[in-house]
Order: sequence, then C-alpha cells, then structure tokens
Amino acid sequence: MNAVLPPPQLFVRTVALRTHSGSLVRRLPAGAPLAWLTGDDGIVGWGQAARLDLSGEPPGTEPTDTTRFTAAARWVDGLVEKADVADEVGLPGTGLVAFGTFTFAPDSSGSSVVVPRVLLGRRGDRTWLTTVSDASGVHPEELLHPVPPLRPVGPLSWLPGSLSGPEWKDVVAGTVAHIRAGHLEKAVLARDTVADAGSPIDVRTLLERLRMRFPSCFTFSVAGMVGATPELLLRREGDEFTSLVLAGTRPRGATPEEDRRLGEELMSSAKDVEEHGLAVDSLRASMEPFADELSVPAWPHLLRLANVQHLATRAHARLAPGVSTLEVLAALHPTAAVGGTPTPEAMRLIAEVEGMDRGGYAGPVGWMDGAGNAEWGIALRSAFVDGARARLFAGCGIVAGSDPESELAETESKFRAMRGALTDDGA
Ligand SMILES: C=C(O[C@H]1C=CC=C(C(=O)O)[C@@H]1O)C(=O)O
Repeated sequence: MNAVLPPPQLFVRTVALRTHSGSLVRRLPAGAPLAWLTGDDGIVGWGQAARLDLSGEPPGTEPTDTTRFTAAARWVDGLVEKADVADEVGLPGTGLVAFGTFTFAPDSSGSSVVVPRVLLGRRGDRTWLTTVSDASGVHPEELLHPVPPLRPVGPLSWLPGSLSGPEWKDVVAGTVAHIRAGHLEKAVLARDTVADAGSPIDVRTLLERLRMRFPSCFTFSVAGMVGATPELLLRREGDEFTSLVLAGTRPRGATPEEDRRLGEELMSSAKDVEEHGLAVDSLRASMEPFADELSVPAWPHLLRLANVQHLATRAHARLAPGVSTLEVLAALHPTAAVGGTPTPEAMRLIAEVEGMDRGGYAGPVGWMDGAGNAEWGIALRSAFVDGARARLFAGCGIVAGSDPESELAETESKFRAMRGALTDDGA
C-alpha cells in the first residue's frame, strides 16, 4: 500500500520557439532523459519538478487490481488543480505534462510518474519549450544549456535471462497443453536477456538509434524503461480516442518476394487471426463503457516494421463526457496482446510460469497533459536500463496452434530492436 504525499504547487510556462530543427534527443542532457518520440516529432524532458514512485501491491493481490492507476490519477489531479500555468501554444503536450510508466502486474514495484523541469516539444512546424518550477520567475531560455555529445555504448557482454531457450520452450509447450485442455484461450509469454556494457549506458544514444530505425513507432524513455513500441494503447486529443492493436507476427523477409509471402501467410493464418481477434475483442470490451461511439474495423491490416510485421487494427472512439484518461488506461490494461484471454487466468499463469518479474515491460508507458490529452503505448521492444545494464524483454501470444520453436524465434526477432540500439556498429 502506498502512502502518496500531496503534490507540490508548480509554476508552468510554455513558450513557442521560433526556429528549432534537428533531433530533440540531441538537446537532452545526459542523465535520466524523458522522451516520447515519433520520428522527428514528440516531446523530451529532463530534470524532475515532481515525481511519484509507487511500490507494488502485496503478493497475491488480484492480477487485475488497478490501485497503481488510481493512486497516480489522484496525484496528477492534485498537481493539475494546484498548478499555475501560462501556456502560449495550447497544443496536446504543452502546459503541464507528466510522463509515466506503469508495471504490467500490480504486485511489481516501478510504476512512476515524472514531471520534468524542462520540456522541449515539436509537432510538425511548431516547437515549444516548457519550464516547470516551484517558484515563479525563471525564464525558460535560461534552461537550454549546451549538452555533451551522445556517447557510444561500448562492447557488450550478454548474460542469460531468467529461463534458457529450451526451458522457455517447455513453458510454451505446457501453456499450449493448458489451452488445448480448455483452461484458457490465450496467454502472452515473455522472456528476458541481459546486456552489460561495463560502464553507464547513455540512454540518449539508444533513443536516437531507435527513433531513426523505427520512425513509425513510439520511442520512449521513462524512469528506466526504454524502447520503441509499435503498439498504441491510447491516444487522446479532447474527446477523440485512438488505439492501435497489434497481435500476430512474422519476421521481415530477406527479399521483397519472401517479405510479401510472409505477410500474405500472416494475413491468412487462422492461428494468427484468432490471436489478433482476441486482442481486439479485449480492447472493444474495455472501451465500450467509456465510448459514445466506437468503431473497430472487421479485418486487420498488415503493419511492417524494420524487424517484424504484424496484424494491426486501428480503433477509434468518441469518449463520453467526464471520462478521465487514467481511468480508461486502467480499464484497457492489460489487453490480450500482452496478457491473454480470459485476463485473470492468463495473468495468473504468466506470474506462475515465466519465472521473472516483468516490471514495466508490457505495461503502459507514455504521457498526459493537464487538459487530459495523452499518448500511452504498451512498453514492448523495450529494456529496463539501470546504469551499465539493460534487461531486454520480448513476448509472444500463445494459442492452441502455437509451436514453441517458432515462438522462440519470434522473441529473437523482437529482441532485435533493442539489441540493435545497444550495438555501436548497428549490427
Ligand atoms: C508481447 C509482445 O508483442 C505483442 C504485440 C504484437 C504482437 C504480438 C504477437 O504476435 O505475439 C504480441 O501480442 C512483445 O513484443 O513483447
């Protein structure tokens, strides 16, 4: 149980910057950067004007418990209520902005909400600078100092994850047997691997590589969770809601023909279409109570990324009046793209068989502003970076037709995003 201190009063000032080009990442000081980027656009922040860290609920707490979200919502509401805001830009991501990461399971520690001291944002041809202080009178430009260049990561040693490949395949085979016996329909199983760089990893280097290599993904860094996720749990602008559900994966082909063949195979695979459908159904069921209108295409499309291709469905909704962003987030998490079906059974099985704590992996990561605008992804293709070490995670949806060997290969394709970001020669 967390005793949450009352939030401080903050003085927030957003000004338009006349000219600002180049990578936002290259304006970040070294340290613990905050970032949410899509290609050249997005927001980056540094320093801490306010921060909330939540410890996990006691072991044995219901896997669908949402206390971490409600505690964060109370704290953020208090911040917004007390804040003194002067915002001359008025776009999503201006004024008071909080970045957040929530753990996958309620009994994990590591859910955090951070309001940076300085935030730099870009949306198309608009750029802005926000400063946050607990005293009025600081001029925003004063906080834009020259920063040290991005550092390479250096040679890496790879250490084993919680389970070896063969052990993980046995866990997948056991899960398939459970599913075939009718105990559940789907469970998403993940594994980890650890990279040791010998000296502290410059997270800015990882962010710059990820945003360049995965321009259609959401490159993020919040309280140690770093990655480039293709999966948008929710975007909110006013009462407009969007979500991009992904489930069902093939690698990219080595030739255009092979790539097309793999894509066609994915689109017509009964196993993958079922796995995808369960993720879409879970989103629809969670969204219905909050939406005045909800539109979900009947058939998925193909989404191609640098390392893998996915079945994808984009859902839109108009939110009912009075609905709060964190309330929706709490209801959506975990979709069956990262948990399973039925959710409680899948969550219990994951905790029992994976042999690791997922921390923030597969949990929501993103930002929200004082007006309720927000973008939250699911922290996939990610790692927890702590000093010289990065713990990488990758998972796969397991259904009755899953083959352990192919699922292990799929995790390797998914690890490639973070492995590549950590590797200096780009290999
Ligand atoms: C759980 C992960 O991916 C999810 C999202 C897209 C496709 C998935 C799949 O095909 O299994 C997973 O549901 C991960 O990347 O770690």
